Amino acid sequence: MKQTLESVTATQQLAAQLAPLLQPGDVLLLTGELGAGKTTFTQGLAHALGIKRYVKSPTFTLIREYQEGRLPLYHMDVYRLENGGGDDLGLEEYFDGDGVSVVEWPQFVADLWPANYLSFDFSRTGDQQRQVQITAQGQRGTALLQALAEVMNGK
Ligand SMILES: Nc1ncnc2c1ncn2[C@@H]1O[C@H](COP(=O)(O)OP(=O)(O)OP(=O)(O)O)[C@@H](O)[C@H]1O
Repeated sequence: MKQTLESVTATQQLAAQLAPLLQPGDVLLLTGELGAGKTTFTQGLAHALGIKRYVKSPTFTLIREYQEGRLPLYHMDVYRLENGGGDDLGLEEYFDGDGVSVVEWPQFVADLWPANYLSFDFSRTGDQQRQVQITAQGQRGTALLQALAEVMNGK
């Protein structure tokens, strides 16, 4: 599914539409070049989950946990693992945990991807405009995408 995001607000609104559909153990993989909107999307998601703390990309810490919302949010940015090293992070425990995992630069830990996920691939199509291609993997991923599509289409 492809969606045009005309502004920062539109990107955050997409995340806000997804947030109520999320369950413990859901995994979101966010790809796209630097500045494509991955962190902006995650900030929208955190806000919609009821997280008030400021969410910034955990490039140096790799993982940040936010426990104060409707569900725990595990925000991972594995950009620094371009040359490997992801095996020791315990990502599987987060993916199977009680919260929602959001992974930026997941291509650097491709061998650790779970069986079910939603993938958001952002690209810059203008100063304020982004495009996102959303795909699903696994039974839960597919169901989640279906539910998101229904909300986006106003059903
Ligand atoms: N439609 C849009 N959606 C998202 N961000 C937008 C949009 N239009 C403009 N922007 C701007 O683009 C930038 C996106 O930065 P952001 O940190 O979210 O990207 P990123 O993909 O996480 O990059 P990085 O990999 O460097 O962390 C922000 O400065 C934001 O204000």
